[in-house]
Amino acid sequence: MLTAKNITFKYLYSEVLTDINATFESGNMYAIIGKSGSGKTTLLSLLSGLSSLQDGDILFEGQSLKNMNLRQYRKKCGIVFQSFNLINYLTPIQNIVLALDIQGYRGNKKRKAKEMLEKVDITHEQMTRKCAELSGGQQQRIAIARAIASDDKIIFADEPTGSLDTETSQLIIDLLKDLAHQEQKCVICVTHDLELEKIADVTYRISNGKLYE
Ligand SMILES: Nc1ncnc2c1ncn2[C@@H]1O[C@H](COP(=O)(O)OP(=O)(O)OP(=O)(O)O)[C@@H](O)[C@H]1O
Repeated sequence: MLTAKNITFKYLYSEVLTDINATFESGNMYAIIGKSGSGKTTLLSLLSGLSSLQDGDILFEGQSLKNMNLRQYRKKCGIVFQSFNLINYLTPIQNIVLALDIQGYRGNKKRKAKEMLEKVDITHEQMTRKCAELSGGQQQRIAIARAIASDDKIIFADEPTGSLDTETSQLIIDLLKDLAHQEQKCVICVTHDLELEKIADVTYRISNGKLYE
């Protein structure tokens, strides 16, 4: 589904990724691991079309992202950001309805939002509070619910279990695994979580700018 070809990426003073090659298939869950600052988020930003490529290419279903409308591409991607990127003064339901609206979802958006929030164990009372009044872990689960609400082919998640306790982490890991194995999505997670790494079908490690499977 997604192929990274010879990707090299530099910030102003340093090269973070060097000649990276990787493939990502539907129906699989991927873990990208590596030390803090090794370039995991940078790679995820490139793969999800949030950062522009410098050297190398990324192919989505065989087509180069360089020749694609990145807005259209991003509509096919569900993204869970490290910092959640929720709109704090809106409720969880409103956040998801807004995302579905932008995606052009045609069904009952509110019902879909509630269904997704139930999947990540957000209570009905929490669904109607402002996101700013919810805990970090609850916000993380809402961000995951928002990413999986749209029928995206690829789910990118940056530390999806980063703010969660062991039990809730397991719930999210199982959810992401089911998206890959039962719904045939391509799930790509940046993680430090050993449990997630264990369950992933493929693990890529970034070290000194290089990617190893
Ligand atoms: N906008 C930027 N400008 C310059 N350097 C940056 C920028 N963003 C990230 N970097 C640097 O690039 C390197 C890789 O950052 P990146 O966020 O990809 O790492 P990471 O592996 O995701 O780290 P962490 O596990 O701590 O989140 C780091 O050394 C970081 O300081």
